[in-house]
Amino acid sequence: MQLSVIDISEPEDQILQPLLDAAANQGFLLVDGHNFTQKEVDELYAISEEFFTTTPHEEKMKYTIDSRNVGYTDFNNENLDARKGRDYKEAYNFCQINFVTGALNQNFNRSKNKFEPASADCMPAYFKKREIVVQNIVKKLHANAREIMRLLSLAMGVEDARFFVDQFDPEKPSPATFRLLHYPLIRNDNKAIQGDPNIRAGAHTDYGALTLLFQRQGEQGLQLLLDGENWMDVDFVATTHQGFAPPLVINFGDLLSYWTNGILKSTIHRVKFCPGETRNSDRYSIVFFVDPENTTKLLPVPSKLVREKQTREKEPIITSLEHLQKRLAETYENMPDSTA
Ligand SMILES: O=C(O)CCC(=O)C(=O)O
Ligand SMILES: [Fe+2]
Repeated sequence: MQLSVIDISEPEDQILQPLLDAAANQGFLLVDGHNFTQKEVDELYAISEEFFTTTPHEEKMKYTIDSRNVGYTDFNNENLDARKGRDYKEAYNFCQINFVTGALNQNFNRSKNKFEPASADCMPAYFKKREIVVQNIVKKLHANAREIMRLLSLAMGVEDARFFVDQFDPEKPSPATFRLLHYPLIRNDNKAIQGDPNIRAGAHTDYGALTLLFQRQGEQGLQLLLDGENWMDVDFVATTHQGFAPPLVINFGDLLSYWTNGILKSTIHRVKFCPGETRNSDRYSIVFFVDPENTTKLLPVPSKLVREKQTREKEPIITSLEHLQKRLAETYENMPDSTA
């Protein structure tokens, strides 16, 4: 299926309604008119590929994912769909990010809700050497996400024009995570894989507010479950802006759906590909999960549209961070607690 393409460089009055329609009906859309060049996205994919394929396993394991959501996830450690078994993929997360300075993998002082300087050894040496590239990408991703949230607030008629812009403050601690993923090509007879070997990321909804995913031709595999029954392939779509990267795939997570009383849809999706049939090489994907700052109280968004959908009355009011941690705890095994 082809998702709706919203060009955010076009005049607002032309894009707000199509944006809201896609967000409310599909929960997935493509955003063109962003400011990522093809060159910088190519460089990023090259970095990801080189990291996963040349870093010794032992070195990766020194940076195993911790309770800050920073670090390396080994094959079979993540379990997005409990009914299916472990997902055969590896990943590296950058988290605890200041989106103004670009500082990555900082230490997080939970009791003060404050970032403290990252340790010298906060990421594999491979990334340390390429830190500026990653910093520039995450700063831009956050700025694009914030712009999409601003447009969504206009589209939903949010009464306070700064509502989302303020909650997605680029300098305040948030669970926002930049993730590189590697799904190696495997054969059906590989014993390391549990469950259906072609399903590489089990059926799930995302946890946070908004997810931005780079598209690259030939990296198909993302599928959506819109009607609860039939899986639809997300087709690649090229940009209309010469020299720029393809449109970003955007989808909405559980937190934003909860926050908007379900107006914005958090759609079930998965990654499936069949070696020899749909592809003949490893698959790489690059994802940015964005959330409002940690202390944001998830009271319903102030909009008539959202109020009319009011479904929850007595539920406890939880924060952005509490919402994410609840979902992460359900997904990971073997996550050591390494923060103070
Ligand atoms: O790899 C992809 O295309 C999507 C991955 C995904 O859905 C996720 O990590 O939440
Ligand atoms: Fe996802």
